[in-house]
Amino acid sequence: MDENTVLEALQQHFKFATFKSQLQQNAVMEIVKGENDVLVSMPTGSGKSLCYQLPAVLKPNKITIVFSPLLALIKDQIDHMLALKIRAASLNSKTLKAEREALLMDLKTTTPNTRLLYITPEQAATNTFKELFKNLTKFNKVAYLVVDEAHCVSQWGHDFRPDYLKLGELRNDNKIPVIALTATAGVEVTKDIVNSLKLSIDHRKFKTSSFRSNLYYDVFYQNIVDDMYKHLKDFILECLNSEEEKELPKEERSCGIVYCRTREQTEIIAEKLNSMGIRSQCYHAGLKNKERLDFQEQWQSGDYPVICATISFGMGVDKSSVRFVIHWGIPKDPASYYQESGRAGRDGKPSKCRIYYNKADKKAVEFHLTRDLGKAQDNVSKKLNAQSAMNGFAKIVQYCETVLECRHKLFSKYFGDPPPNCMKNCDICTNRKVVADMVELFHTKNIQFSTTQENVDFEDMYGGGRKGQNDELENYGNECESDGERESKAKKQTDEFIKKQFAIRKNPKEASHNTMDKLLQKNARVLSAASTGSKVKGLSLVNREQYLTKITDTLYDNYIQCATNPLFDRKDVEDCSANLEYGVFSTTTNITMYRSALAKLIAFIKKCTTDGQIHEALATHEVQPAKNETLSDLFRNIKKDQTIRKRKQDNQEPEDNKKLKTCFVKASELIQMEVEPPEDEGENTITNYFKKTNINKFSELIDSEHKSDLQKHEEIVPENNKSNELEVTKSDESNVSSVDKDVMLKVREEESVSRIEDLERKTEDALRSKSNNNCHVKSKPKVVPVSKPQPVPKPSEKPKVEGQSTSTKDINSKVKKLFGADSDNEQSDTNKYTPNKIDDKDKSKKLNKVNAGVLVVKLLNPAFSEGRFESKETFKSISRAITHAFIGKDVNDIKMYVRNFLEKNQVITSKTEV
Ligand SMILES: Nc1ncnc2c1ncn2[C@@H]1O[C@H](COP(=O)(O)OP(=O)(O)OP(=O)(O)O)[C@@H](O)[C@H]1O
Repeated sequence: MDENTVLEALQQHFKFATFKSQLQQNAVMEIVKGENDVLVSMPTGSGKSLCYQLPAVLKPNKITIVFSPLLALIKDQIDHMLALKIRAASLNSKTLKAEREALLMDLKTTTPNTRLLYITPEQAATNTFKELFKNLTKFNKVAYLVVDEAHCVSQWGHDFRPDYLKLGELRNDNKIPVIALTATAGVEVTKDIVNSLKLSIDHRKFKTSSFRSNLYYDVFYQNIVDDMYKHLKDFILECLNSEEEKELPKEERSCGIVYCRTREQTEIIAEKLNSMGIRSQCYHAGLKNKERLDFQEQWQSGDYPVICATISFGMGVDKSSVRFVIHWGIPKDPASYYQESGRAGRDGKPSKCRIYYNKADKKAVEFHLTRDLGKAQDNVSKKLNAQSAMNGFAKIVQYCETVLECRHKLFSKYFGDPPPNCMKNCDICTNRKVVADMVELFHTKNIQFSTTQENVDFEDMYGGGRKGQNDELENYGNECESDGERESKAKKQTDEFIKKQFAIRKNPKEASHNTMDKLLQKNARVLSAASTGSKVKGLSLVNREQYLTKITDTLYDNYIQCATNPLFDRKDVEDCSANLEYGVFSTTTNITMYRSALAKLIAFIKKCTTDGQIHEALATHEVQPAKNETLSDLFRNIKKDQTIRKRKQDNQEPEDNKKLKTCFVKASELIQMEVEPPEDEGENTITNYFKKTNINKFSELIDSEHKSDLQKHEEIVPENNKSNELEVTKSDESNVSSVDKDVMLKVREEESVSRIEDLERKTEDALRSKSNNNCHVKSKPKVVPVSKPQPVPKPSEKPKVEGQSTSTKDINSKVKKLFGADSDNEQSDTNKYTPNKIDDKDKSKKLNKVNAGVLVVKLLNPAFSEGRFESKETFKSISRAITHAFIGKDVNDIKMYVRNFLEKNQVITSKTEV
């Protein structure tokens, strides 16, 4: 058949003046010949469907059977064909009886009118279809066997469907040409398609580069902006160009998709965008069928320009004016990302694809992948699948967390294409420096807001693990052949990268910490950051930042629990913590002392909290007004001003100040008292140490402790915990993908946190035992340092028998008496939270309001630190709501509820239901 006839058919049946591309034309011409099997591998939106639809129309009296994975997809295709007056039908579980009978009647005739018969692979495996197929082939009525989305045949693909594997059987003893179509076949997947579908050795391949030059790719980081939703809104408005398109019909105006990881997220984001004036609809599998169809229709018709959807949305959606595809969180792997983001710019006009990345999402996906791999251990094929999913995910993590290469190269590598000539079609090729700064800030903030973890290994940030590094090096050769400038740039970068890797191999801990320290210095919160390594041997800035976070968490907890009307915000507490940390840092000379002193400090703050006392550092802390350099500074100042003004108006002295003063004064009074150390206490115990040093500030204690510190530290830290680095041996490393490494890091992180907690616990025990021992009253009252109000006995009380301990309640009541607390206060004090009791001894205890509140805050706090709460206000109101619901309930009930709540809600906003 000549080209003109084919072109005429294109115009007559499909109303297109020309072919969309030369490749489309070539593929159609080859298929029309009907001599060979054909594999068409072209990007989404390039017009693959026409490659089989036009040849099907050109084979009168014959049927083209199309295997397609989804009923929704089939429906769209059939509707489209019928609109063009091309007879198309489907045979599936949803086909109505009359329709089915009519179709079968037509297929039985010698000259059927049906041109295209769409079948799901599941249906293809049924006896009914097999029988039908046998009859059709017997009478030579099948023109082509088309396998759409052919990558589903491969376990390496992102969308493996086992029923696709059976399709190969259909071609057993017939010569019907097989046409396989895919947009996302990498090298491995292509091999699988050829083998599984039994394509002939001389099959023809039509493949374009995966590079979509009209798509601009970039990554943005949720944790580096104050208001991520506002950032999202601004980006969407920029993409939508609403003003310029006012004259266009609604359905032709720009629109976009926001892909979210969870159903809840789709609803939250749609709601947020609506509240900010962008009409948005949500879409996920949890909606009723009708709702889903309605919402999709409202988006297709342009009533709602934005749809916030899970990945269940999109297959078969053919809307050309999609100007942006946003991933709110991390995509699954390169192939999925290519396909999902490829829904933008199908009309060839410039469009944007952005990932709004965050660490919490990454961790959530990792958790599922690791669990899947664990479950698949006994099943080879599932294990292969899980491993391949992990590898794919590692690549996308590397894509988001590094600035190693052009964004489009993620896809060209996956598809085995030559490196694309991106020019300025991604953020890295447009301005690598800006992206590098952003990535740096992202990592810095993650470190600052993570819990204390000594064993952080940042190696994977630079190379995606060994595999990622190898990929880098292998690919480097390909890239430099095409572009001189890029060649030298890439070579330089690779050299630096190799050097860095060698440094890491030689001394992984030092190299990764040094690199991170340099990155951190600009944004460090600790004081005197630059002198860290030179001042305290073995200490890194990363460690200091992590400790600072831990101190801040603990001190903030202390403040929230013990101040009745708090005025300080978390930043104030952080400033105060920075002073405390600096006190320790400036008076220690080696890392062991530093760690030991900080463990004691943290344990001591916790003890203050248990005793219902505000730590002295907060009492004396002077709040510096924020500099108004950022918007959040401005808000902080305005908020504080408002609070102070309101309190003044009410003619009310800030209660927290009252309380702070009270606590401070009374503690100062106590310091004047003298105490004789119990006779049986040795020199080196923490108890003794506190008694002997009659000083106010914790940091001042450190100096006097230096001599015996090492010895004491060894009492507290188990031998095997002295090193803070878990070694990964070379052979271990070579077997570990970047995700495995991340998982290992997580384990290390948890081990490390538990080590520190262990250290704190031991110190707390020591403090507690000091409290008890202090009650071994001698002739005079004891000294209680201001910063550590110690429970002391009533002078009138009878001395106890040596070795007999005093309960915390006894001690507290004694302190109250000494402080002059009245009986009401005593009563209220029994309501105070006593973690030891609740956690360890009295789990079935019903909680009163205060205890419930404290526990809820404690349990929610890690999620708050991870930035999963929309704002501090949300954190507070959610804490309040949960607390109210659980007053009088059991500790375990709260714990279980909060755990489920956090699992269910990755992002928590004011709208999240409690
Ligand atoms: N020759 C042509 N001229 C103009 N438009 C065309 C031509 N061929 C196809 N199109 C249009 O291009 C768009 C994309 O086509 P199609 O849906 O077949 O792409 P695809 O490659 O199958 O994408 P996907 O992988 O997402 O299914 C459709 O709107 C289609 O009508």
